[in-house]
Amino acid sequence: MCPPSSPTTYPSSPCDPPPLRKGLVRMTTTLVPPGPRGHPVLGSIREIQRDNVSAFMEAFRHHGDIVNFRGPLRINLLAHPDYVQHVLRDQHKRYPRPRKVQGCLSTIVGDGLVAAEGTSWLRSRRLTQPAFHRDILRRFGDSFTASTAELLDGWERRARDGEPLDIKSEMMHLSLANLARALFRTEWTDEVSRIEPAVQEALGFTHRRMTSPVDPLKFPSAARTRFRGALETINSLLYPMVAERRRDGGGDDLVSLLIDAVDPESGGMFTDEQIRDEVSGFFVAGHETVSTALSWTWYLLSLNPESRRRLQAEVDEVLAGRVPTVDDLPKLTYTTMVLQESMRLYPPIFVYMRCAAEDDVIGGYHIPEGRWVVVCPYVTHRHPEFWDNPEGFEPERFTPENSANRHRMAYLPFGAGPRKCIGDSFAMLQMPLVVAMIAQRFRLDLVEGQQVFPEPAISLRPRDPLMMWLRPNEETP
Ligand code: HEM
Repeated sequence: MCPPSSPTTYPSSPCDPPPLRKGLVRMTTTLVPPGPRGHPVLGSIREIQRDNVSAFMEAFRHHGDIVNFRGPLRINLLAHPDYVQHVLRDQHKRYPRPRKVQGCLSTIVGDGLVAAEGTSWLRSRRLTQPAFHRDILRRFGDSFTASTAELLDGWERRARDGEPLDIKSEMMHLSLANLARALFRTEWTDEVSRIEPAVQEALGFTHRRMTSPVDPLKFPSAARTRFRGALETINSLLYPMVAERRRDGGGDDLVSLLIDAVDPESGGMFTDEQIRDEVSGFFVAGHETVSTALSWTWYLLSLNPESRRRLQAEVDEVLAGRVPTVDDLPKLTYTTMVLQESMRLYPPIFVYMRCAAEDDVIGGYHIPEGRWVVVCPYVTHRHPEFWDNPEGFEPERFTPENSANRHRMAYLPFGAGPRKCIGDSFAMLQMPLVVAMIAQRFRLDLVEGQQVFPEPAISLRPRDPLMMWLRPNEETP
């Protein structure tokens, strides 16, 4: 178990259970869900550590909607949307995050929204939620298009020189620039460029902590030293930025909104340390997710020329060559559907971990107290009962008519229930603007002969650099 770095104390139960409420379903069966036999001692741990998404997909194909994995890592995979709804929404209080996951995350983000549980999470969510309202986020549209325009100006020369680009890295820089501008509304280019590798380092180490049976933070190593250095870098950059915002006052950036936020229930406000925790959480949760979704979108469009042509036609018709604004978003419907379909096939956050706080029954099977349950949107997004041609790229699935009768939990790239992503509107405002602007000026073609593999790390990103040719778009005036 990873010890939480924050002074939070946990009750003795395996995953910090809420008090038992009367009338909840009691265990009525001892039936264990089906699942792979695995190694007699290690169970399926090696397969899961090697590539958890493939292990989950394979297990779903063989064993169905609920799967039991044996071994030191006892987990139950839930693939059916009804079961997903049970855990993430209907009975969410009985399924907090596992303490190990919570503890590992809190080493980076302290007691911020991303890691907090219970009353501390609720308070954070109440204080933070108003800043993420779509009407507030609209004000960042111009910043997003400005950073995208800067990026594309740099691409012109690369296109003229016939140089291919690593789109994964370009989308990383762009999503970071957009996030930083919304958070601080200022040009902290140098500071922000130092946060990026520090967050990557911290996330990489955290991923190893979460998947390793022995906590690497407990033993001296070069990786641990780098991790601690990364945390120091994050703190040394964020604290002065927050302090400066507090001193200046009156800003309309997200950090200023958090500084001014008042909890409607208690009248309390965030301290600088709490704002540091929230902001580092936004870097952890809102940077690589966006860049990963954008990277897969360019990859999928390059493989599907007809979809790319439709997207191009929409962009040309709606924008007629001008820079998009947030008012154009309702008309960029196909662009939005392309992004939705890309996140169906490659959901950036591909596992949501929870832990049964008490015995339960799901789908007629016994879920014992302390059992880790996993929702894997990569699997649920391919469930053949809910998706025709699940492996195909078909943005038209997301027209209002085609989505009308779909199970609400069959598609959940932003999660579901009270812990649903707070940044979903932020992402769905930023990404269509970026895609429309790039499509206006360039066509991106995958460099021939490249093998592209998803890598289930902190996000489900392309494993290697994603090299693409830039072709200037003749339609651009
Ligand atoms: C394509 C982009 C994004 C995707 C796919 C995504 C996905 C998710 C998912 C699935 C969760 C819930 C995980 C769980 O239930 O265990 C989540 C939570 C969260 N996300 Fe996002 N996210 C994205 C962008 C963002 C952005 C841009 C921000 C902030 C600027 C953000 C901030 C957060 C925070 C703070 C949480 C924790 C919420 C809570 O526990 O109350 N995300 N995200």
